[in-house]
Amino acid sequence: MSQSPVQGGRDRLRIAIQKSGRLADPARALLTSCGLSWRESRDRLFCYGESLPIDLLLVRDDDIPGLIRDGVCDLGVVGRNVLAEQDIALRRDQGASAFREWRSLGFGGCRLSIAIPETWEWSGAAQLAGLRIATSYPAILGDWLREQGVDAGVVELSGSVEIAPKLGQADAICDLVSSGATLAANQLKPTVTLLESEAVLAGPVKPFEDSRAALAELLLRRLDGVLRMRHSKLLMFQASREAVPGLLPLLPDAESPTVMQIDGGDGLALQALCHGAVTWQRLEELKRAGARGLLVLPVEGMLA
Ligand SMILES: Nc1ncnc2c1ncn2[C@@H]1O[C@H](COP(=O)(O)OP(=O)(O)OP(=O)(O)O)[C@@H](O)[C@H]1O
Ligand SMILES: O=P(O)(O)OC[C@H]1O[C@H](OP(=O)(O)OP(=O)(O)O)[C@H](O)[C@@H]1O
Ligand SMILES: [Mg+2]
Repeated sequence: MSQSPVQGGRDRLRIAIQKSGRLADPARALLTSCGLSWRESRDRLFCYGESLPIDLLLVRDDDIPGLIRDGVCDLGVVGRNVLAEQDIALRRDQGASAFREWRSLGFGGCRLSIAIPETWEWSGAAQLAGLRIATSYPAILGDWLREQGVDAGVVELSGSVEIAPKLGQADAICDLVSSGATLAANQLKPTVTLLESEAVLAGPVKPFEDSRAALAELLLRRLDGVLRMRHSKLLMFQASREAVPGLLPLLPDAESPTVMQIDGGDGLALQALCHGAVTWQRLEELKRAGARGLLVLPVEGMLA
């Protein structure tokens, strides 16, 4: 009997990503830049890997840690906030972790913070004693309150947490903050941060022992190349031999620049892979120091 693509097998790798929401597009774009492509199923919940045997499952982000724990998916792209919350809860219930962070991915940045009404003065964690705090992250908040030795009530809500103080459900909240606009719109202000979060690649605690190991290693190698090169630029320009000593100090973040003799000319061609921001100001400084014909090129990846 032939196996349905959705059932998969141990010779394919299955990655869970968010179906829609903040992490959906950047997760898919990142995997695409690792050379993955898919044939989408009609219901768009399962994407069959074409360029490599690496499939996608499109799900709610909260389901991703459980899918890894149950072995339904091998890897997942999820916020550290969701992974940490479910890990604490699982360790409490079962005494052991079933998933861990394999890589941080550099998007979906936000922080999990305590917020209080704008009119209050913040004097520290002890101020929360005896209050009710609304959150979708009861495990992280509970652990933090215990560490602080603060006895406060935790009101668990699955969303729209910022409105809870206005509705009289809670006195303070513990929720995700990025720009702070949602807090401000609800007359709240952030205080202490419990967790700095971003999207992560999550996987099982132990490495794979079957043919998925080689696939996962290939994916991680490509991912590391893409992540490392994400903000890097290849800078190319020409200069006279005398100008080079003045130019090199302007490239402190460059990996050993290549300096080449121009065929038939007396100038030099330089090529430098810069890991820091290549701003207009920096290009102008290089030009003043004698760089000519400056070219800035994006770098899509690098295999060390
Ligand atoms: N304001 C924000 N700025 C940046 N990243 C955020 C922000 N809010 C949330 N995130 C990150 O994006 C993740 C997904 O957020 P989103 O709002 O799409 O989740 P959701 O509503 O729970 O989606 P789903 O329907 O999949 O359950 C969060 O878990 C967090 O890691
Ligand atoms: O500090 P800010 O930039 O305002 O971002 C914070 C808000 O972003 C998230 O919600 P989102 O907008 O994703 O809506 P949701 O509550 O429906 O998930 C989070 O739950 C906060 O409410
Ligand atoms: Mg969710």
